[in-house]
Amino acid sequence: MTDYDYIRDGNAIYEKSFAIIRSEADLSRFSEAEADVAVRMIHAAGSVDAVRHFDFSPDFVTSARAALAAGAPIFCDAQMVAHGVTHARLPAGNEVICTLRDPRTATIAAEIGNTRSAAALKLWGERMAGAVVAIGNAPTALFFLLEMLRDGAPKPAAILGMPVGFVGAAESKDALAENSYGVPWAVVRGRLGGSAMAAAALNSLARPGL
Ligand SMILES: C/C1=C2N=C(/C=C3N=C(/C(C)=C4\N[C@@](C)([C@@H]5N=C1[C@](C)(CCC(=O)O)[C@H]5CC(=O)O)[C@@](C)(CC(=O)O)[C@@H]4CCC(=O)O)[C@@](C)(CC(=O)O)[C@@H]\3CCC(=O)O)C(C)(C)[C@@H]/2CCC(=O)O
Repeated sequence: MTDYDYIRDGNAIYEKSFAIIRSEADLSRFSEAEADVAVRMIHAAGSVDAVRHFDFSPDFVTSARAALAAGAPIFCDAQMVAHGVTHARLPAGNEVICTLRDPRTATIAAEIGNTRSAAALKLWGERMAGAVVAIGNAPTALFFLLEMLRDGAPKPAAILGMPVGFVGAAESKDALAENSYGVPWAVVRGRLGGSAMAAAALNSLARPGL
């Protein structure tokens, strides 16, 4: 029987992976803290080229990390984002919330004439104040979040705008970067993004390094 030659130690795989990313990716326009988040997002994407699409507002990492350290909840648009969060990394046992499958969401979607992903945000209420919000899948959720903020909804501490796809993804992220209603933000510009990248960013914000 053939024994394949591959690394079997999880930490060694991560260390090698992160070293490859740091040697290949141009991280020069980022602060050290932003580069740490970017490395983990590149890791999730499997593409060093993805880094060209990352943008952070200057206060994003500081604000998100402070909120998480203070115990802020994390609101996610998709279960895939929520399930990608490594709970052991969370600094204060932070709650990770996704209301997409709440029984009320479909009714709200019909009432407001929007997707379930957008409607789910209506259930976040006052708890959105000071929270960390991660949109990793649905462009409609990010557009709707901006509409809620425009209409006076409580402001989160940070918004991860990373929906993926061909319809509305690039536009929703450009809209966030153009006017975030005063909330610190991170985006993956263009069509790239996705639940895995959003979860990876959350995991890095929760605890820097490996
Ligand atoms: C139009 C939608 C898009 N979905 C994309 C990519 C993926 N979605 C997956 C899954 C399993 C889910 N997507 C939903 C969020 C569902 N997707 C939509 C909607 C129809 C509308 C959202 C929008 O345009 O903003 C949305 C349904 C809704 O009413 O909100 C999901 C809820 C569908 C469902 O299961 O009912 C579900 C989310 C499950 C969860 O909670 O995690 C994929 C895995 C694709 C698949 O199933 O084949 C994939 C995951 C991508 C990722 O990394 O997250 C797009 C490409 C984002 C697309 C929107 C843009 C476009 O260009 O079409």
